[in-house]
Amino acid sequence: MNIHVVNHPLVQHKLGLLREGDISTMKFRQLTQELARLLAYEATRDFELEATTIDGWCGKIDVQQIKGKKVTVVPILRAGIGMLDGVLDLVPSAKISVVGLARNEETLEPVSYFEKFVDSLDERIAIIIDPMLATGGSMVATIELLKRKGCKQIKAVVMVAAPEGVKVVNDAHPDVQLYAASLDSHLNENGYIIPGLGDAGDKIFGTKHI
Ligand SMILES: O=P(O)(O)OC[C@H]1O[C@H](OP(=O)(O)OP(=O)(O)O)[C@H](O)[C@@H]1O
Ligand SMILES: O=c1cc[nH]c(=O)[nH]1
Ligand SMILES: [Mg+2]
Repeated sequence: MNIHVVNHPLVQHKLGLLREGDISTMKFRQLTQELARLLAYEATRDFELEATTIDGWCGKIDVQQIKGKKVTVVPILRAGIGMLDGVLDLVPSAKISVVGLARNEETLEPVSYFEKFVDSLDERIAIIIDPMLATGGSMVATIELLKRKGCKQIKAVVMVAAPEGVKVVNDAHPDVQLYAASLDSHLNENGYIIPGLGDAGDKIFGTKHI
């Protein structure tokens, strides 16, 4: 299975705290941002650098800078918004593209309700963020939207992934690199990740899951 599971002790510790059944909205939100920051650090590790010359305090000096156009971060609404500030802490100049998808609770198919992309996607690396990769439907739909707009370099950062969803994404888009804090056991009959986190969107936004 093509997924990079980040086994850093801080990631695994924070993920354990996030799995507490009676966690508060505040704590879930805070840990989501902290995890997003650490996962983004890993996901950007292979970014290409290029040399440039700047005016330093003692004259001209050679420094390194990230090559190419600015990254676009792509939160999948709603829950992806919970990870956004954490990622922007590391790539503060990133442009933001937004995709609104809600899973139909019966069919588990993603239903699209919003999209707004930045320009020049063919020249940018896209980092899709969403706490949960369950059946993979939402992730595949987002990747397809980005590819249709010309995007060629796509990474996806999730907190928890199910093997079923990873397979769906890998099979459809083997070029997309996946990063997660955990590859969990399986999906239950309602399409929820086990052990997972429950409904991440509801936990981040403080809405009740009915
Ligand atoms: O892999 P999938 O089976 O597509 O499921 C994962 C999707 O489900 C959740 O969002 P949801 O649709 O519940 O919307 P929300 O973010 O508004 O809560 C989650 O944040 C993902 O976007
Ligand atoms: O386990 C899951 C699956 C989909 N969406 C969630 O928020 N959690
Ligand atoms: Mg969603």
